[in-house]
Amino acid sequence: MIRVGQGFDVHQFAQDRPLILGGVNIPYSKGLVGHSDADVLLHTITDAVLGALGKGDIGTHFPDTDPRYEGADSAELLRQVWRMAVEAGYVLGNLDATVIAQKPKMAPHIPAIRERVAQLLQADLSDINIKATTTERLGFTGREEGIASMAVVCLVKKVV
Ligand SMILES: Nc1ccn([C@@H]2O[C@H](COP(=O)(O)O)[C@@H](O)[C@H]2O)c(=O)n1
Ligand SMILES: C[C@@]1(CO)OP(=O)(O)OP(=O)(O)OC[C@H]1O
Repeated sequence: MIRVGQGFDVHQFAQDRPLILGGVNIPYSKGLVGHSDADVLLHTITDAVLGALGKGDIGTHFPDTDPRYEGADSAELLRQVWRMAVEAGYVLGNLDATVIAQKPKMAPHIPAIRERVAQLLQADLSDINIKATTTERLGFTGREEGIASMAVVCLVKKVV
């Protein structure tokens, strides 16, 4: 059996915040604001997995009104959601995600992000694709006000 899910998220830039994308610290002059560590890429992947499972979204499971998730490591949130997928009998088919950012240049960081995401999803590197695009200076990402991200996940379960 195959199930697919998609995720989309946006976080705003602010000074004096670390930039964490896909569980990797990216050296940059500003970072993203959120209740958690604001890892917009891991949030989209988490939402995509939840979507494939038919289990709502990240805010339902980890509300931003709950102090337990203040400053949360988004990798830990994804790990918890991935455990739900494994317990339901799924493995990752493949993941395809896009980071939408005018800056920073993502290309040098993609290999480390792929490794980290593959580790979190207990998946082969070849099943993880991470892309980046600018919006040609258009819109809020083009004005460098924030970063958006989207992801599609395919989960596979052997039916016996
Ligand atoms: N933050 C980004 C954005 C883009 N890239 C890479 O550059 C390529 C061209 O981007 P366009 O938005 O001009 O199409 C894109 O395909 C990425 O490889 C990047 O590394 N970081
Ligand atoms: C991750 C959570 C919880 O700390 O907070 P944020 O970092 O604000 O992220 P968002 O994608 O807005 O919503 C999910 C949240 O409930």
